[in-house]
Amino acid sequence: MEDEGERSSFVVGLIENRAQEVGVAAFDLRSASLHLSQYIETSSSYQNTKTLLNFYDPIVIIVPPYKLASDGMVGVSELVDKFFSSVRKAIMARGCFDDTKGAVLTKNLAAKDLSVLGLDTYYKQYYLCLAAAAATIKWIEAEKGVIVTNHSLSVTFNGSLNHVNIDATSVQNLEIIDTLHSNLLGTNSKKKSLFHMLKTTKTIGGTRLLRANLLQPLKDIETIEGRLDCLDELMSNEQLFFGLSQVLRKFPKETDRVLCHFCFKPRKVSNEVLSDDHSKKSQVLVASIILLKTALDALPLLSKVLKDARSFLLRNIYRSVCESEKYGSIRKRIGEVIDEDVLHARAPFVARTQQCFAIKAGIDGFLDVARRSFCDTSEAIHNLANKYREELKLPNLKLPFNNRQGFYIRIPHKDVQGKLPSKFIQVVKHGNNIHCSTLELASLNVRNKSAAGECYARTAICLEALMDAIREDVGMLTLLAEALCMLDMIVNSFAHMISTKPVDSYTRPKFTSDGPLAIDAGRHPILESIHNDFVANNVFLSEASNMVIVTGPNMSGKSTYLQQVCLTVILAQIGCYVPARFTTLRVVDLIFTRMNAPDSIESNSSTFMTEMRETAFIMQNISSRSLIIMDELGRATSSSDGFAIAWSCCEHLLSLKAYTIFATHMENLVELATIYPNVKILHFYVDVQNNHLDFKFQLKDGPRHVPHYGLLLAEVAGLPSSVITAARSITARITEKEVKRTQVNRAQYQPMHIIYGVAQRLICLKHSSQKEDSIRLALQNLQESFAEGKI
Ligand SMILES: Nc1ncnc2c1ncn2[C@@H]1O[C@H](COP(=O)(O)OP(=O)(O)OP(=O)(O)O)[C@@H](O)[C@H]1O
Repeated sequence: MEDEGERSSFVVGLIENRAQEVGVAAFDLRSASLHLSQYIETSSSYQNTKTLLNFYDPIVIIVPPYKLASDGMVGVSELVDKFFSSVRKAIMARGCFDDTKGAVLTKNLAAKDLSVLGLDTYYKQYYLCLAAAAATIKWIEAEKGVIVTNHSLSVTFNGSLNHVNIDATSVQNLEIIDTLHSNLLGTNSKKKSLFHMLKTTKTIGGTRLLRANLLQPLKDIETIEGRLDCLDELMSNEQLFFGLSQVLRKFPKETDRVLCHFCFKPRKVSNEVLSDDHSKKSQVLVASIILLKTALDALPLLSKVLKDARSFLLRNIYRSVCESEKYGSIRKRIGEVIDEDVLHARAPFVARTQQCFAIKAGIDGFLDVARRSFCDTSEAIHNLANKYREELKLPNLKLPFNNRQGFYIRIPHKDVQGKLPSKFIQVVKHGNNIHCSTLELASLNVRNKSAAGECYARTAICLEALMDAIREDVGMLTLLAEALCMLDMIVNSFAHMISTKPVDSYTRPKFTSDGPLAIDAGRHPILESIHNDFVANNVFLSEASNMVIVTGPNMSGKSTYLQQVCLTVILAQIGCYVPARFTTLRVVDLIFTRMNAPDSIESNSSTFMTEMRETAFIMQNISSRSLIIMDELGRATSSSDGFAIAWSCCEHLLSLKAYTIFATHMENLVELATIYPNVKILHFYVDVQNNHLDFKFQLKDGPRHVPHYGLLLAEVAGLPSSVITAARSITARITEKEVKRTQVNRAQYQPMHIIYGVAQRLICLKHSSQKEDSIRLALQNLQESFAEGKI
């Protein structure tokens, strides 16, 4: 279960135009960041928008009142009603979606210069997401009664496509965030999702950054290499790694949350006695200042650890955060108002006391009076507890505190044996204890709470000037929060995970701009820890061989292999080491999967239609740098139609530069390799002896026919022998006809394969860095091989 802090805090504004272009503005209330995206929705089912909404998991979705989509299309508003009915939908007038206002607002509110995003140059082009931003910010300011502080927001723009797109179905298929079986009742699988495997982050912001990275890995090689260099340094410098792990613990878990209290300035600030609601707000504010003070106090330690770091990422954090004098001056200002001994505390009453005594004594007379009253009532409550212990002979009576009830009494059940004195009220049984109160205690609780409320209110007034001064440097707080989240992810998640694995079992991937996707001895990052004897396998895809067809009986390891390749690419592109001996890859920009996820009743669609819809979505959105994973396409309809669809889909994919791995039970599909030289056939080796299948999980070259493995497995599953015998005779007759029907004239395609082979060798030579003489020799060899028909 997700803990409180991990719950989404996104408010998302959506708008589209008649050309089905969609603008999205996602405002994270917690980290005060604004994420803008604009794209053309290629599928009528709004797959991209669905994926984005799943990614943000918003608490509120803001849409205009009527749809503008062309007839027959599901407008974004309808999409929200249909698929996100549990999310609060806020309808705002069209006038609120004002792109000019949006452009000015984002420019003013952004902590960094927006020119790097290209947003100000192209703002006419990206008018939809800016319009959505205007509506979203307006809604937040009105709903929360705040004004967003200038230069406080971290703004990102996804229209520049800096991230890999993984559609919502693929996120599910690849078990990135949740396992496929996590929702099935009665399943007791040890398998974790990739997110859960890596979720050893210590801060809430770090966990959220990790989740965002897994859902949208990076495409920018420089940033990825930056993270990998940092990991290299951590893995080779134990002192730095442990030093950083230790120092990160000193920062409060919720450091990123502090930000939002400086980014949002309350609209109404009054010197009058504050209402209960205001008192709650000021309580949060005081807590934020204490959190910030604790974080700033930990900065010198971070500075000490990072001083000699060499990698660009760590040096950059050292230079921009640790060496900045701004944090020192913020800390000094805090020190002028806040008591030095005040610390961030988790225990509710300790936190309440720390907050009441946060401001230095003597600054505000009213505050000092309110504090005295708070101390008096707190003392009276403890004296009352002592009185009960002695008078009623209840030595084990305890006085716990929670924010809702205040103080209450806890007595072990065995101490009272059912004879609880009548003065105890609100009696509730809790395990072996009894929780209760008394009229005296309740009255003291009210007085204590009211004294604390007065303390908060006076404290908030004292803090106003300090808050405003800090707001001037709010961009620095954004920077600090970002740096801490990044360090948390890289140190506590990536480096920690790698350090728990056997030495050298995870290696640094290499990136090329146009090279192959090659994985040597790759393993499944999650299954390898469940199976001690997990078998490693290779992957090789290049422009010359951009499709791999994997065959093999059921249970031979096909689906695992497909998932393993994608998870390895994702790990590499978030800047983490990968479970393989060696990996080189060209950056992937889209990952698509078509796998057989457990049928969902909610989807209200047949297995075949789901399969076709998913395939159509892939075909419409594919790019030349996509990675496509297809598992058993065409199995859910008649065998002839299924085969025809699978064959033609493969032909379509072969005409593109994208890399595809296709797993199938249709043995005739291997004939594609006869016609297309860029298809490679592989199979999972299975030893068949005495009608028994021995799975080796080893991937081997070429096709391999395992006769009637379906029947063998059906027999193992317990189908009656008479049924199996009948099935055997039927399958023998069908196979004979099938072979004749799909046989391809191999001789016809032989010359094309030879020419293709020559062309590929020439391309390899062009890219090679060999000397002139060796190239000449290689050309001579090529000529000879060609003359002998060996290529
Ligand atoms: N490389 C491997 N090493 C060890 N065990 C493996 C390996 N690959 C798969 N397995 C085990 O084999 C089981 C079956 O694998 P998988 O589901 O990938 O087979 P499949 O060929 O896709 O089957 P089907 O065609 O019936 O869907 C997995 O649950 C896993 O436990």
